[in-house]
Order: sequence, then structure tokens, then C-alpha cells
Amino acid sequence: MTINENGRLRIAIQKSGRLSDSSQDLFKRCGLKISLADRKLLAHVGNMPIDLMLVRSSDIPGLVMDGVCDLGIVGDNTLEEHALQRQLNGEPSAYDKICSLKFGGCRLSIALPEEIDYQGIQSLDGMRLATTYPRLLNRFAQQHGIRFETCRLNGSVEVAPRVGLADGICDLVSTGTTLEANGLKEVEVIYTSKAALISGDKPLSGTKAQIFDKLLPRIQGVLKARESKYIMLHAPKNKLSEVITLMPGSETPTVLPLAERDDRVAVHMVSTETFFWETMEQLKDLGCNSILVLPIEKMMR
Ligand SMILES: Nc1ncnc2c1ncn2[C@@H]1O[C@H](COP(=O)(O)OP(=O)(O)OP(=O)(O)O)[C@@H](O)[C@H]1O
Ligand SMILES: O=P(O)(O)OC[C@H]1O[C@H](OP(=O)(O)OP(=O)(O)O)[C@H](O)[C@@H]1O
Ligand SMILES: [Mg+2]
Repeated sequence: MTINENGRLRIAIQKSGRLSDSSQDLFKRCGLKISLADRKLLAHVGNMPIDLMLVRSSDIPGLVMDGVCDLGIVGDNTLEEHALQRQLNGEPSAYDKICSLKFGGCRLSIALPEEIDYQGIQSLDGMRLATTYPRLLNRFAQQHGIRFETCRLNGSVEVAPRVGLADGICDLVSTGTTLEANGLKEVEVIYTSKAALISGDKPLSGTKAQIFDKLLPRIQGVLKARESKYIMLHAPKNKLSEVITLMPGSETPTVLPLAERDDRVAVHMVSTETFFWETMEQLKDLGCNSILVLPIEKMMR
């Protein structure tokens, strides 16, 4: 049986959940025309030879490692857990992480009921912890020379201690609201995660490699644009060098004359660093005005 050999690049993304909107948005920003009809699980991109396969997040590492999909977007946590499980089973677990994406940020943490007196990692010895990530949790236990029992729950893990299923949990945390709502406190962060773009470890075939070579710079351009800002301001000519020093990442600012003003110039630049209010205030103190910080939609070097 030949799988995935129709000359179209196949990308697995989460069907619905924490990563699905951001994954679709990333490809839309890359200029891909995606029309996702209700319940359609394989969507053809209209203007590029790419198909998006909509699946459960937990299936994405396996689909990419087995070559069913060429690329995938998945959380580091899911990827690492799956790879560890496959290694234990003696199954192929190789993949390439192409880049980290800037969404889906969370941490995998151990949490215990608030009333428990936690004295450090040794307090976990002998406990029973509910988790969706037993392999990552066991690795942590081994690294710290402690033993505990794990029981697997695929969702609503935070309810386990209250119903007597476990002493504590190991689950994903972002704002901490779910822990707090369920009377739990975070005691150890065992892994930090973001969404990642992955591929299998074998090189793509000719046509697919060409599609990928077109897509990757667009993805990188979207990521770069997201963290970059276009800054414009008017500055006194005699303070120009001080102004430029203050501007974050100001390698090659453009300096333009202003109509009917010999003492002031316009300065334009792209900043790839965070532009803080404090910097704007300092620029103002130097005599700058009309300071604009604008988002950038696309970038290509
Ligand atoms: N609270 C959160 N904040 C930010 N990112 C999160 C959060 N919870 C999960 N994630 C990230 O999003 C991924 C998908 O989470 P989500 O809960 O949508 O799906 P799931 O239940 O883990 O998986 P599946 O799609 O297989 O049902 C997680 O693996 C993690 O990387
Ligand atoms: O720290 P917080 O911001 O509260 O987020 C943490 C919650 O988010 C995730 O669950 P999700 O809401 O995705 O539900 P699920 O268990 O159905 O996957 C995770 O499993 C936690 O329960
Ligand atoms: Mg979830």
C-alpha cells in the first residue's frame, strides 16, 4: 500500500481544541486558501498543492513519524510523551522539529490538594498521581529518584484527587484557573511546552520538497512579523544618535527629511524586540513626537 504519495504536501493539525484556531490562522496568514466545510477532515488548499488533515492532537506525532503526514503542528508535551512511549515499545520515534511556534504555551505540572503540607520532591514518594502524560511523569520520577504510581486520565484530570482516584495530578497548566477552581496547588513544573512544526526524519520527495521550500519561508515570515513592530517618529536632528541608541534593535533606521523643518527628521525602523512604554517615554523626553508603533503583517528578508 502506498501512503501519502499524491504529490501534495499533507499537514496534520488539531481538529478542535487549544491549537486548532492558531494552526489554521498560521496557514491562512501564509496565504493558503483553506475552506473547511463542516465535518470535513481532509481539506484541500485551493491555491497550493497542500492538504490539511484534521485530527486529534494526540494522533499527530504518530501520523508524522509513520509518514502518513509530511508535517504536523503539535504541542511539545504530546510529541515528547508519544516519542517516549514509542521508544518503550521499540517502535520508530524519529522526527524533526522544524521550528517552535509562538502559541500553545503551557507547562506540565504536578499539583496537590491545597491542604497537603508539601516539603519538596520527596513528599511525592509513594503517591498516586493521575495524568495524561505517564511517560513524562515517570521520566521525572526516575531523574529525581522517587517512586510513585500513575493512573491515566485523558481529560478532566483535576477532578481525580477529589473523587479519591489519586493523591494528586500531573497536568497542563496555563493560567492556573483550573487548578484553583479544583482546590489544587502547583508544586513542581516538570516540562514546559509550546506548539511546534514537525516533520518526519526522512527528506521529502522532489515535488513535496519544492512545496515545503515555498511554505517554510512564509511560516518564518509570519512568525517574525508577529514579534516585530514598525516604528515611526519625529526626532530633533541634534539628538538623532541618542534616539537611535534608545530604539530596540535599531540596526538600520531610515532617516527622512520633514517638509519645512530643518531641525527635525522622521525616523522609521523595524524592531524585532519588545517596544516598551518606558522607551516611548524616554524618546519623548529627548524631544521626539508623533511616535507610532505599528504591527507588521508579513516579512521576507
Ligand atoms: N490551558 C492551556 N493553555 C495553552 N495551551 C494548552 C493548554 N492546554 C493544552 N495546551 C496545549 O494544546 C495542546 C492541545 O490541547 P487540547 O486540550 O486542545 O487537546 P488534547 O485534549 O490535549 O488532545 P486531543 O486533540 O488529542 O483531544 C496540548 O497538548 C498543549 O500543548
Ligand atoms: O491553567 P488553565 O488556564 O486553567 O488551563 C489548564 C487546563 O487546560 C487544559 O484543559 P482543557 O481546557 O484543554 O480541557 P481538556 O481537559 O478537555 O483538554 C489542561 O488540561 C487544564 O485542565
Ligand atoms: Mg486539553
